[in-house]
Amino acid sequence: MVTKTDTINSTEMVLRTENLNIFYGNFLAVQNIWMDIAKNQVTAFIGPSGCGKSTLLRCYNRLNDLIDSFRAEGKVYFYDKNLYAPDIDPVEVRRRIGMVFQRPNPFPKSIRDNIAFGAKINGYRGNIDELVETSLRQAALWDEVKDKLNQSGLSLSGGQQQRLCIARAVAVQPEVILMDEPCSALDPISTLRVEELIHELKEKYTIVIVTHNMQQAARVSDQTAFFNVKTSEKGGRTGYLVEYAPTELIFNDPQQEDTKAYISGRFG
Ligand SMILES: Nc1ncnc2c1ncn2[C@@H]1O[C@H](COP(=O)(O)OP(=O)(O)OP(=O)(O)O)[C@@H](O)[C@H]1O
Repeated sequence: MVTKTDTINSTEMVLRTENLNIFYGNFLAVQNIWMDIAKNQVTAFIGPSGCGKSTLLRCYNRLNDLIDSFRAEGKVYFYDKNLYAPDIDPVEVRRRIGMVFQRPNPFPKSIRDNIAFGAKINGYRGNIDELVETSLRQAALWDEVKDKLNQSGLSLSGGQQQRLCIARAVAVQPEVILMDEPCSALDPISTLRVEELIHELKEKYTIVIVTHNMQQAARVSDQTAFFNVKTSEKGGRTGYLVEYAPTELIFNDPQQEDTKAYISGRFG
């Protein structure tokens, strides 16, 4: 039997939060998160709407900094670096910890330039054609687009656009890829392609995925974190971590009543 301790402790940790509280203005959106994310694994965040899955995800690459009212208390470590320390450059953080969003959002540029653009901005000095090919191959898209690299990225289907966004993310050679409901705008076949891709990508990258689809979490992830939301003293709805364990345990032998209720569809 797999135990939480065996699986999580035997692996190197890439991201770690310590007593993380996340605010929007005075509103405490997410409370007291202590959590380690393991290298070369897929970690899924599940839980009802508003429990703070996306808010927490965006803390890992400082994307919340772009929201004026955002404030974090506590620590977020990337290996041994505190990501919110004053000497940390958020642009470099976002290069090393990339992101794929819910809706595919290619640049209104050619397929080739979608890959080349970010790499050039990040100072890539190698052969761009090779980078374009390697990145598209890693995103399982090369065979479908190799003859039309100069066409607009927006001319692709939704599923292809999402894989182009994944290719764009891997082109800057990140270590972690954050995915915020990456399949929610895709049809079932495109969803399956992206899920297969996630499996392949974890050989090279650490992946954290927010998903509303529990079957998807069960299919793609190694670890699952279940979050819930409670009404705080001030009346706001605050998210918190209920249970975090290997996916197999969360779905087959959850320890918390709320997790049992959620995965059996009794709420959320
Ligand atoms: N930019 C923002 N400004 C103020 N409050 C926000 C902002 N973004 C999110 N919130 C609030 O923070 C809480 C957590 O939201 P978040 O989107 O992280 O939850 P979620 O679990 O990802 O939800 P969903 O599953 O519906 O996407 C919610 O109460 C939400 O209204």
